[in-house]
Amino acid sequence: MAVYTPLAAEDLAALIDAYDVGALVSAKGIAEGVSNSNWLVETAGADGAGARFILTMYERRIDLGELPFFLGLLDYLSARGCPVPRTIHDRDGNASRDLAGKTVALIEFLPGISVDRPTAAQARSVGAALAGVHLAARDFPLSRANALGIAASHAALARCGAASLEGIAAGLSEAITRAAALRDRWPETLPRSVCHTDLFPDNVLMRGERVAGMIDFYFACNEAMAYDLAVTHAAWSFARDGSAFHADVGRALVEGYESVRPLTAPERRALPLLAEGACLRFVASRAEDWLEGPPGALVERKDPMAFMRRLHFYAGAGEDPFHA
Ligand SMILES: Nc1ncnc2c1ncn2[C@@H]1O[C@H](COP(=O)(O)OP(=O)(O)OP(=O)(O)O)[C@@H](O)[C@H]1O
Ligand SMILES: N[C@@H](CCO)C(=O)O
Repeated sequence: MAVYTPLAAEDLAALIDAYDVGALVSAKGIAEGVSNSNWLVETAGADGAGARFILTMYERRIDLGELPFFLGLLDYLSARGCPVPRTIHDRDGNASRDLAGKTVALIEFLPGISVDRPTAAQARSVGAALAGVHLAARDFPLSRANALGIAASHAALARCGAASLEGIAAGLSEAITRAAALRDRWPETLPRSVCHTDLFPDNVLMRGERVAGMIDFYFACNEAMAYDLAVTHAAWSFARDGSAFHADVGRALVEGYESVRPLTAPERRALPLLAEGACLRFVASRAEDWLEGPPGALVERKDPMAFMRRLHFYAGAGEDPFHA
């Protein structure tokens, strides 16, 4: 359960009073997510008609100095028509506040569900929404470097060490040499924007085939847009364990993306390599998390091999997995 810090009802009510959203009606801890504590908060609403919000308490992983980038990005994208929740500012205009010694933000609630088995039609919508974010974010005034690029992934895997990686699963240490080789061939001149870089199905709220919300922008950074598409392709187009590629879903995702922002020829050529790099980013972070051990017994460890299987698929794909 991702509520790491218990909150007294009185403290929560006092917090909500600092915003123009009406009085607190209820608050429930949200089980999903592992990085932060999240509550679904219901208030009377500024107009008395009722309103819902997500209250996020930043617990770990996030450098608080980067919050203006993350929260500002939500507001920037939402103001430009992207399905992204906006940050609710308090009466003094602050996007975040302190509560129980931690930093919290109140975020617009967007109704929708995260799908487990995406359809091609849903993937097409996600591709289009991702391209919309890339176009809308191009002039976002703040910037943030990608802390999990190919060089960082290689360094993280090397830190884990071949023996420990083999201890997780046979064949996993191959990721170190793969990452070194990719790092040396990595394209550096592809068109960039602010990218989500973690747009897995659990970070998209769907209403039927429509994208109602894109959430969890805490890995967002300035990156090659085609890399973000490659991450999303790897996240959406396979069985969860990476054992099967769903060609219709993968191609629909790219088709949806290109319906809003056509790829350049260099981007198209780079996609297989970018997808291999995307897989290694998740192999690396999952392997590190695995070896560090979960902070609590209830947090499920994610299998790095699920992304090694995807990596092998991209490296050996005979047919173009991105285009029909
Ligand atoms: N703006 C929102 N509108 C509706 N539901 C939301 C919103 N933001 C978060 N949620 C819900 O809260 C859950 C947890 O949020 P999130 O995935 O951001 O948690 P986290 O711990 O910050 O991230 P991580 O997935 O990296 O562990 C989501 O799965 C979703 O159900
Ligand atoms: N979405 C990532 C977790 C965030 O790094 C994964 O599935 O490994």
